Amino acid sequence: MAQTRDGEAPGGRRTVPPPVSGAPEPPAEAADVFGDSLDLARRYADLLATTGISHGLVGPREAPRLWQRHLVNCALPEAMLDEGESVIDIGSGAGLPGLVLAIVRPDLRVHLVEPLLRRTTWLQSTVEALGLSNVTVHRGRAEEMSLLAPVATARAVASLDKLVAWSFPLLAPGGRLLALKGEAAEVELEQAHDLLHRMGVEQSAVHHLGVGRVSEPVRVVEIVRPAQWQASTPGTRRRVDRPRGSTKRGRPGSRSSH
Ligand SMILES: C[S@@+](CC[C@H](N)C(=O)[O-])C[C@H]1O[C@@H](n2cnc3c(N)ncnc32)[C@H](O)[C@@H]1O
Repeated sequence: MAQTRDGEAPGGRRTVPPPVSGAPEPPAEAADVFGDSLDLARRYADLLATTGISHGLVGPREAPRLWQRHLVNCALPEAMLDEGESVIDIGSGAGLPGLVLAIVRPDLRVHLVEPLLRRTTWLQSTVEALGLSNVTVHRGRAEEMSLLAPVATARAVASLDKLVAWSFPLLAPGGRLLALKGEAAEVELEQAHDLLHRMGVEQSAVHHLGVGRVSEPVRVVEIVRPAQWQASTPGTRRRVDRPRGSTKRGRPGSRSSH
């Protein structure tokens, strides 16, 4: 039905645009994964389902599966992060996985890297709305960033070879790229074998997280930046955290761990 600019339909009857509804109720697995952070995760899910959709950061078809496919899935890699670690999330989009990791692990310091202004504006307002003091939003491409941290994450951003090229300059020696991938994770890692070999990479693995615990487990490709690796055009990097120190968690040596 046609309506006037202020929403009044011909004939004087006022039409109200349909409300943008919030996120669905979190499934039981979300309570298990988020624990004490569940309320904050719910507020983030509501923002994704409302302004995230209306601002075009999230497709409307994602709303019913926000929890399983996005929030729970992106929270699982927290098990691979040390206490107080800094994380650079490359290509955050609507904050996935970086914002989720910051929610589930308040001890982390998370840097969201995203080139698109519309997205960084939404991310900044979301960080403020959620009162997250452990998140910094950076606008720009990963290749242009002057940051240094022990961990970089990425989901649905680029192929492994690009992610390696973008993340290694941001990683301290021994730092880790954690790329959240789909079912082709093992194949992608295999395809990147020659490049990784040329770059001197000795440690890489695919981790299957959440198997038997959640409905949509995640595969994380872990690639360790070799100590010897040299950027071809070294720049001045701003360290955002200590490199991984002597209190390392054990790192699986196998190519695939569950
Ligand atoms: C398909 S979206 C994925 C967003 C989010 N990681 C997710 O899983 O929903 C890819 C994001 O990567 C960003 N991006 C593309 N190239 C990039 C680069 N060189 N450095 C950092 N971010 C980049 C895009 O702007 C976009 O927000």
